[in-house]
Amino acid sequence: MTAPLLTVDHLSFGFRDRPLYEDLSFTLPRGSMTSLIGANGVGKTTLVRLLMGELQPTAGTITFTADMKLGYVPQFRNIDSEFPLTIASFVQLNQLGHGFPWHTKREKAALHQALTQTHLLERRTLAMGRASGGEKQKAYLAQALLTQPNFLILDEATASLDVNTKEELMGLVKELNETLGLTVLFVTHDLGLAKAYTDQYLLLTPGHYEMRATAQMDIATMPDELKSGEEEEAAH
Ligand SMILES: Nc1ncnc2c1ncn2[C@@H]1O[C@H](COP(=O)(O)OP(=O)(O)OP(=O)(O)O)[C@@H](O)[C@H]1O
Repeated sequence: MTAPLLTVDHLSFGFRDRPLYEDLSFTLPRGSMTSLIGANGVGKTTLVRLLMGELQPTAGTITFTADMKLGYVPQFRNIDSEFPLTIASFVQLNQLGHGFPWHTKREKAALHQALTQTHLLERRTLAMGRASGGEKQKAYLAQALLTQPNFLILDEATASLDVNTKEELMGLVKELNETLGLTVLFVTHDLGLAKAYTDQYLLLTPGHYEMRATAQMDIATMPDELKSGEEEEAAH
């Protein structure tokens, strides 16, 4: 059996006056899709920051396989309608790090691939400011895919999108998971999306955690704050 992409073993962490997790252990098998769910303030973002190496555990270990390559998709934030760059230029923004004001053949090929994977190829010349919310969020996803990661963290990436757009984005992520074997960690408040699109879930509640297959998720017994399934509502 291949090693899990991520192994978290007996992890403890807290801020000075606020313990967040004690003895947290779980794995993310390669090619799995996992939801990280929990009410506001329970420590989801902090766990992501620990996984990204921004914070150090007070006890326990976080171990990735040597080939792990991370892509990160943030929560959707609207972009001003005047924003002039095209979808293609926006996706490529982080690539101009080599000192030349032009893109290499390899970078162009990577862009083409990321736009194809996110179904944005035909929309690539559209100004980001004029793109729909779903297209903008797919452009963030394409940015994350540009370096060909094998692990994707979606950090409340569907919050503030409308219901159809959430479903479309998750359908696309599922497709990437199946075709590329991407391992996905989906941080969310939305139990419906977690159940529909991911294989397992890590539920954080104050002082406890639960890691289970989503097939075993019983929404009725979930903490009340999560039952409404509400993420921040679409505001555009
Ligand atoms: N740098 C920090 N110093 C002290 N306390 C912090 C710091 N960052 C977060 N916290 C606290 O730790 C707790 C967990 O925060 P975190 O942002 O991880 O929660 P969350 O589950 O991601 O919440 P949300 O769903 O609202 O994003 C909160 O009480 C928060 O106020």
